[in-house]
Amino acid sequence: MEQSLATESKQQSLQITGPDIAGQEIVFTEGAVAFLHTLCDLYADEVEQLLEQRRERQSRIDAGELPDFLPQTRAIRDGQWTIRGIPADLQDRRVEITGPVDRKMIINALNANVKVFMADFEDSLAPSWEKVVQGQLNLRDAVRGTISYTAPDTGKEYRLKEDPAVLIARVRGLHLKDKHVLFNGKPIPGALLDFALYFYHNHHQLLAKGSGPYFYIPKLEGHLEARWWAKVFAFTEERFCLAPGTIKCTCLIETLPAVFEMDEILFELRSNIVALNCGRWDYIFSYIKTLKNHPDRVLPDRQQVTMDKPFLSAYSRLLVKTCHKRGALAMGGMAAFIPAKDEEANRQVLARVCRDKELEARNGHDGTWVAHPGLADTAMSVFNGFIGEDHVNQLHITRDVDAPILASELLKPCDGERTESGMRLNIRIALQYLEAWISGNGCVPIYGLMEDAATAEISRASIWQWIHHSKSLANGKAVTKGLFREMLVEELANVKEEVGSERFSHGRFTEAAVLLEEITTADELVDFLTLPGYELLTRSEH
Ligand SMILES: CC(=O)SCCNC(=O)CCNC(=O)[C@H](O)C(C)(C)COP(=O)(O)OP(=O)(O)OC[C@H]1O[C@@H](n2cnc3c(N)ncnc32)[C@H](O)[C@@H]1OP(=O)(O)O
Ligand SMILES: O=CC(=O)O
Ligand SMILES: [Mg+2]
Repeated sequence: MEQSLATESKQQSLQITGPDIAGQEIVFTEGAVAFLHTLCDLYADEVEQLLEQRRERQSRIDAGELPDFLPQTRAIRDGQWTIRGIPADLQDRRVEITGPVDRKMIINALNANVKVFMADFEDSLAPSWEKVVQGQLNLRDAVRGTISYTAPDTGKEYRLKEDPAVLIARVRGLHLKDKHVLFNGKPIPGALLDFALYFYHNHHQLLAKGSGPYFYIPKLEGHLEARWWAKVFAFTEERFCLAPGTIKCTCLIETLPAVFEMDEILFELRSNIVALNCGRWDYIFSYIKTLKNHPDRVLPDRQQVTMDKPFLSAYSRLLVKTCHKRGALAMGGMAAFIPAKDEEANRQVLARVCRDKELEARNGHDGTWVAHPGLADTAMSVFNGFIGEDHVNQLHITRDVDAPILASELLKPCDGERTESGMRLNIRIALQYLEAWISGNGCVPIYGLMEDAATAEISRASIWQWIHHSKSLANGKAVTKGLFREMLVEELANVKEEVGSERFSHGRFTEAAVLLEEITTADELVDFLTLPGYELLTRSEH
């Protein structure tokens, strides 16, 4: 239905065109719509320019240039300055749980043994209109402490505990538009929609209880994008008569270009930023995407690209050093493991999580992410051990005596094999993930791992790159479009076997296979799987 909450009033150019969702009038109040309208009016066009700058940089890298630290911002890197500060409830972030903005998930996450819950409109959410609107309603109730849920199958009741985790909302990346809200006839940036609604409805209550409007910003590619966010924040603070620096953000450093601009990103956002985070899965995907035309930097099987590989170790250590020099926290990332049902298998999962978290804590990270409450205690005990009794974070680990980390280390090719089993696994993961995503589920367990948009990107982009550079597998087979198509047919049959004919016939596996075939054999690497995926996700909405 074409909804005119905005158009009936003075906001002629903002139209809400999504299907009716129960409770959406609570989210799209006149005030919220007016604020969103103003943000779009002031800032939406600039997003197009920023995306164009990404394309221009990518063309230069495709032509042979390599990413590097920027000569024109050397003074910022060399200068002595720090961020404005970190509020009390964000000082201790040793374990953060993440999850999509589903109602039960939010309650479980806020009740988990963690310091922070990152409520996700991004990698783990397939942004159907229903999920986006319902997600805002859920967070609104969570902030007010009134959120509850009754499981329809078991009747189990869910409510918030006394002292829940601190809430941070992750908005969508700048590349994602939301077609359900049009500004001057064009879909608006999903990032502005998520930011405007969460801020508008919750800042007052959050501040009243000693917290604040806190955001995670994903997939930045450089400091000019950070500058754009700084303008959005400054405008918002002024409009709502809040002191500068009231809004706090954590930026994910999860693209290869951004790792060369960490000081600059902190500097642009110095009033509002409190931390950077190693979004390792998108970072690996971005390494593939950014260097897609460089035959000497093709990655091996996904399972071999672990945080101890030199290029990833350099990324983590440089992030810690950069953040701590500026007084910002340095968050680690996600080990994609999830608990196993079998006791022995679960012991191994916890041991692997423990090793991964030890590596991060040893590098000096101030905290880390877990995907599941069953991993929280393990991560907590690792970070407790490193942080100790006298501190709440590791800001005192300066890494001052480290040798400088050079561009060549951040770009270092990664050793390892490309195998047939690795390629087939990539296909099965991508198929199942795409099927889930276009059906409205952005985060799923597959073969004992959490898969979301970032991890699935690695699977599908790897195959594209292997084809693009005519790489051979360890068994000597050349990776061609023909080989991929043969494997796709076989692996689709294997997936059918695994999930059962009933689930297969009721699912959207054939559409997922068609999409995977298209994006893997295209001459140009599709920027994000969620872009063509969004068309399929939203096709059946009306
Ligand atoms: C690359 C990145 O961007 S990482 C960040 C984005 N990714 C994420 O946030 C991943 C979040 N994790 C998840 O979505 C889930 O853990 C999944 C999909 C991987 C697995 O979920 P499930 O199959 O439901 O797990 P499982 O059945 O073991 O869940 C057991 C309980 O834990 C809860 N649970 C699982 N994960 C979470 C979570 N992240 N937050 C809160 N509760 C959770 C479930 O709701 C369930 O609750 P219940 O016992 O009350 O019913
Ligand atoms: O968002 C996190 C990532 O690893 O990607
Ligand atoms: Mg990510």
